[in-house]
Amino acid sequence: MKIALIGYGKMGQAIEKIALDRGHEIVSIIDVSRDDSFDDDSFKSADVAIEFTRPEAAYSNYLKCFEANIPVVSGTTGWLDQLPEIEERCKNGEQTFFYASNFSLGVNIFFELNKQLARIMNKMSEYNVSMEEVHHTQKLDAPSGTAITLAEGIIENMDAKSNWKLYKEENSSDIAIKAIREGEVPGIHTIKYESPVDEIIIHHSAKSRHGFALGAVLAAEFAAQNKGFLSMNDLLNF
Ligand SMILES: NC(=O)c1ccc[n+]([C@@H]2O[C@H](COP(=O)([O-])OP(=O)(O)OC[C@H]3O[C@@H](n4cnc5c(N)ncnc54)[C@H](O)[C@@H]3O)[C@@H](O)[C@H]2O)c1
Ligand SMILES: O=C(O)C1=N[C@H](C(=O)O)CCC1
Repeated sequence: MKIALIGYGKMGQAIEKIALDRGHEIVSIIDVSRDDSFDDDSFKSADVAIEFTRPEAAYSNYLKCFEANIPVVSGTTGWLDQLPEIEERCKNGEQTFFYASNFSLGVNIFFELNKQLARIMNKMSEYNVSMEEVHHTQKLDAPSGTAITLAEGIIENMDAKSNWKLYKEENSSDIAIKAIREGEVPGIHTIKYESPVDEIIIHHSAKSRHGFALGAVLAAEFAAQNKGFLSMNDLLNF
């Protein structure tokens, strides 16, 4: 499969290694520091584009892929206000777009566990839920896209919760998300239910970026074969 990489930072480089190991060809690498462009025939020859850049760059990159009718795998977080417009462009299989806030298999298992735990905790009014995420200091967005997906999973399943907010003070009805930036941490997410007598904690910690990158390549293989607005649920059949 011919892959265009958009964004050649920490994730773009990790994805390149895995894609080559799986027998794919990288036909174009578009990054501010490189010469390849969306106008090149090499970009236009791609079967799929994988985009990991930064929040303010993502949406216009997706439109450029759509102009060339190239399916997109989107990993960038922090731009989701524009997701409905992208979804609209995918109606009737017109364009193909695969987004995940987190491509790792382990995190997607954790998403399901989080929803199941929220269903159980829905009737347990003595427990307060909160969340903490820890990432490396270069991360631009807070809370992480993964933390927002986790909060949405709780909100879908707990009647008492309808919003999340970045943690500032205790005693709010919103799900408080504490975002910590330190060192080179690839990504840690912790959900805590606390009552006056005990705590229930679920926790996912990435050991490296390998899981995110492998998931993105698997998503690219899927997006090259399937049309429309795709997600990890389509790929994993959860
Ligand atoms: N969905 C996931 O599983 C997942 C996993 C890890 C990171 N991410 C997200 O992916 C994004 C990138 O993460 P990273 O760690 O690789 O960041 P990074 O800073 O290491 O790399 C980003 C790269 O994008 C390039 N870039 C900036 N503007 C660009 C533009 N307009 N066009 C092309 N390239 C451009 C930068 O030069 C840089 O090389 C972030 O939003 C992060 O939150 C998502
Ligand atoms: O390193 C990052 O940046 C990450 N971003 C995603 C998020 O915002 O959830 C996934 C984890 C790593």
